Amino acid sequence: MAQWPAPPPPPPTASSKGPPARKLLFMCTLSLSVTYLCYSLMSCYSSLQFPLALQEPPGAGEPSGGPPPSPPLLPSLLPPRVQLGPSRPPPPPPPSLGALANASRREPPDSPQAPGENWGPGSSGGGGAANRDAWIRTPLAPTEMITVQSGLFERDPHESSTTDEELTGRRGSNSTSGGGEKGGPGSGTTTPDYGEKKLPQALIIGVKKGGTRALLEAIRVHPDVRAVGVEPHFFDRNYEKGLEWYSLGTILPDRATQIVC
Ligand SMILES: Nc1ncnc2c1ncn2[C@@H]1O[C@H](COP(=O)(O)OS(=O)(=O)O)[C@@H](OP(=O)(O)O)[C@H]1O
Repeated sequence: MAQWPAPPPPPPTASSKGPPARKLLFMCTLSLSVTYLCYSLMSCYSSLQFPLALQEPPGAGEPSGGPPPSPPLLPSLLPPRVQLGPSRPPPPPPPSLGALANASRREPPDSPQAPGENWGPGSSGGGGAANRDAWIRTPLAPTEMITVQSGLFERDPHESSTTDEELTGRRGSNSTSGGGEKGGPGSGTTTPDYGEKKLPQALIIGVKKGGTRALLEAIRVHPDVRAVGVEPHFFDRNYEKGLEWYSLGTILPDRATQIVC
């Protein structure tokens, strides 16, 4: 009796059993993907939870006897944390306009000052920042006029009383000598403590970079001269504001008649 030969085994399909190399490659790829996913999740978790963990007391929120907290995973690779809330220190104040101006310009020379002379740029009783601010120079017109006033002028109440007393004494001496600034009728408003507000008596006129500042500083050395520290630019920019503004020194009330324009 003839027997049929046994049928050949069916060819292996790719879905049921693949080559060992492909299977190994698939497993490696899958394990790497899972590892990368775990690292990513742990990194995100550490970066989000670590700031909160700093605010909690040690051991708070964890059951006693639990596993110790694990250190942050790869701290050097974590993105920098952004600290939020009021505990963040305030940013440093922006540099003042005077500081910026002085950074781009050379410092003005320290003009010699008479005792009690607090009107010039190097004055204000040791206020270095105020002195530097007084030297702020704005872009000038082709022509520049500097006004220097002699005599007694309006003073800022913030300034020292010692200098005010000296000014008062100086005003008295000027009045005694006949050259006082207070006796001029209609020359300006008089304040009991700070002298008069009046228009300048002298102008320094010169082109830009013509040395007008140096001349002003040289004249300022005289004890009876009061000169402005910041140029108000009255004739070229603020003329429409009128003489009242010019004489009262809208820009610098403490230098009411120290006019540089
Ligand atoms: N005596 C004397 N001799 C020669 N040069 C002098 C003198 N006095 C002031 N200077 C120079 O003048 C320049 C400043 O001029 P100003 O004060 O008019 O400057 S500004 O226009 O008011 O900004 C400034 O020049 P720069 O330094 O090139 O800006 C001063 O160095």
